Amino acid sequence: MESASPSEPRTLFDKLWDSHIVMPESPEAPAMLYVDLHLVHEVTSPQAFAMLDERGLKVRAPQRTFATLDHSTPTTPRRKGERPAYISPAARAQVERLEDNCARHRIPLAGWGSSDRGIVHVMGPELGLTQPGMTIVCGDSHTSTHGAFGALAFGIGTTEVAHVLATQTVLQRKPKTLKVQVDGRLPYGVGAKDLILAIIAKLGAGGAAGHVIEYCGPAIEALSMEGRMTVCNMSIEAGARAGLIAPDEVTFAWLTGRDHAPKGAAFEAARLKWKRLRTDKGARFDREVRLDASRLAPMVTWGASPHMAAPVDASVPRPKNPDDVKALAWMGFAPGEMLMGEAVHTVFVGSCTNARLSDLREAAFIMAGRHVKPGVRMLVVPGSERVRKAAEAEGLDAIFRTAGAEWREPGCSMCIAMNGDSGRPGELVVSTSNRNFAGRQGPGVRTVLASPATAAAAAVAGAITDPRKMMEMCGAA
Ligand SMILES: CC(C)[C@H](C(=O)O)[C@@H](O)C(=O)O
Ligand code: SF4
Repeated sequence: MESASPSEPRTLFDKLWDSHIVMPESPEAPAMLYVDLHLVHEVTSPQAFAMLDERGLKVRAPQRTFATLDHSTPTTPRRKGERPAYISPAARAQVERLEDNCARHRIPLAGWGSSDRGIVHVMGPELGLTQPGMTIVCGDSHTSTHGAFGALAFGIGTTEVAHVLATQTVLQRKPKTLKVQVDGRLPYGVGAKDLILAIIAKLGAGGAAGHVIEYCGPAIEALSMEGRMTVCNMSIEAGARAGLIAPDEVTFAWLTGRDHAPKGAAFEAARLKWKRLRTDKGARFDREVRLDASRLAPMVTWGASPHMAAPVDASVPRPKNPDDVKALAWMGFAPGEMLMGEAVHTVFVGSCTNARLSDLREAAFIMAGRHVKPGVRMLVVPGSERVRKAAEAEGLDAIFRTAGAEWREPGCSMCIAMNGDSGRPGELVVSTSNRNFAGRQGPGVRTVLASPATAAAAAVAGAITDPRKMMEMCGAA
């Protein structure tokens, strides 16, 4: 497909796409795009490095590659010098392979002991590696997170990881564009996680397949960078290739002073360039969807896919198709019964969707002066070492511990339960992560996705509950 000529109005996506084409798309072959930043973690990289080694190839641009350890790393607190207690020899091997591959290929690694280590999609933005206008790839579906900065960021498979390592380019068919316009303002007690769950519920699980979403409108502009990342993070759960938000003053302020962001005059020059990264007036999207933020409530999921979501004060909906029927049977929920009041066994606050400082503050706001209901387990897992330090500096860890929650070391943890952190069979887990697939958080574990506030409220009540009630009791306006 031909790109619009530079004089025609273009979408933000078009601008990012056009400026990275090494070889245009043809009927025979996808386009070849230059990759500005390649993020790497231990799960999807070992085979890719092995492919390189088999052919005797070098990493093309180690300085544009950055690795971290997150999925298979234990989160149990350790004493200084104590070795990490991996869940399995396979988990240990993944980590050690990445350590070895990074050393051999001179790739920077935020490894054990590094104050930069964190979940790949928390760490990248936090270090200023993620910048507007970039193309960013990672062997991980939630790479869409980085689109919050106006970067074209998407997940790739292991073979593509090898291709990027060897060539610093990626082959892609041009996706279509979908504009999600969010008008109005989010009401008090309703946040970015509720907004994206509502958007996904509207679009459906595959509703954005083959598209790059651009989120626009006053409700999006009013979000913090953390909120924007939460929204873009879950674009993939509607099937989208990527999510985008045009960079603005909120973005530039967030980037100022970050380790890898440009500094001084270079920052000002970059900012002038970044300001042009907006969809032009009159540019056409392939599709458009609108939502009114002011009508939204805190959201929870009732099924086994993120699009199976409803307002927390709603009842379980009637199934519309066989997937819904199956999901309700899995969850043990009956149509018409209230979601509020469902007994909760474990609460997980963490993941690349909701484990940034603002998320932990949101949960701590509810927990302060309250207690986790006896019999309920609550795990709070910061998204990165930096988040952990910042949270501890302002006493959030103490709030969680005093309330009876476990305060852990950073990592993906119970989001995917690859490191040993998991629920027990049959449990209902309220989780701030992004996927409620059957058994993802452990065999037989049922997951309800929610915001940090809703998760914290569930820990206190021992049941699904409306967090707004606990916010009022705090005397918050
Ligand atoms: C392990 C990894 C490949 C996977 C992904 O691609 O997203 C994981 O991060 C997830 O969230 O399911
Ligand atoms: S926190 Fe969860 S969603 Fe994010 S990268 Fe890790 S496993 Fe994937």
